Amino acid sequence: MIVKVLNKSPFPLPEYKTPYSAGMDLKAYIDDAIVLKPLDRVLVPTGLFLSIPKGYEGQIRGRSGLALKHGITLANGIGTIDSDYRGEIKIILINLGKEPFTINNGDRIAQLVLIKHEWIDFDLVGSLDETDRGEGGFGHTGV
Ligand SMILES: O=c1ccn([C@H]2C[C@H](O)[C@@H](COP(=O)(O)OP(=O)(O)OP(=O)(O)O)O2)c(=O)[nH]1
Ligand SMILES: [Mg+2]
Repeated sequence: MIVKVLNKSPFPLPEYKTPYSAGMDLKAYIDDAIVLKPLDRVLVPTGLFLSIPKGYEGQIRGRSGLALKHGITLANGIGTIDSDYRGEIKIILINLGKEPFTINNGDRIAQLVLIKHEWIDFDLVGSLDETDRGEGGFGHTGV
């Protein structure tokens, strides 16, 4: 699938690092290094602007190495890039670690995955079909 991209950063376009990688790493495009203190969050620009085909969304996901080693993750869980969004892709990082973490220009701070999605119409009803599970959830089958 082809995705149109504007690249206002000096970095090459993101790429898949292995033949079957689902995500492309995204780099911070910042003038000055950012020191992110524990529990602080920051909006980090990438210099990238996308035009995602209709029926797809971009997902911004964290990088497991940063999360495991430094507690650096996304404050919004998974970022949603709507296909009609034409602004800059930005990444909302939060430091859940115990030490300040420095983000330098060009650091790979998150990854982008393209996902197909549906649009739904609601059918407003008075009751739902029955299932064995019913309303059971949140651990009702045990731990
Ligand atoms: O991690 C993110 C999440 C969102 N966005 C951009 C693309 C997305 O299409 C737009 C809006 O995101 P979202 O719908 O998650 O935010 P909102 O708070 O609902 O803002 P809006 O009212 O603009 O939809 O912001 C990013 O660049 N990075
Ligand atoms: Mg929104």
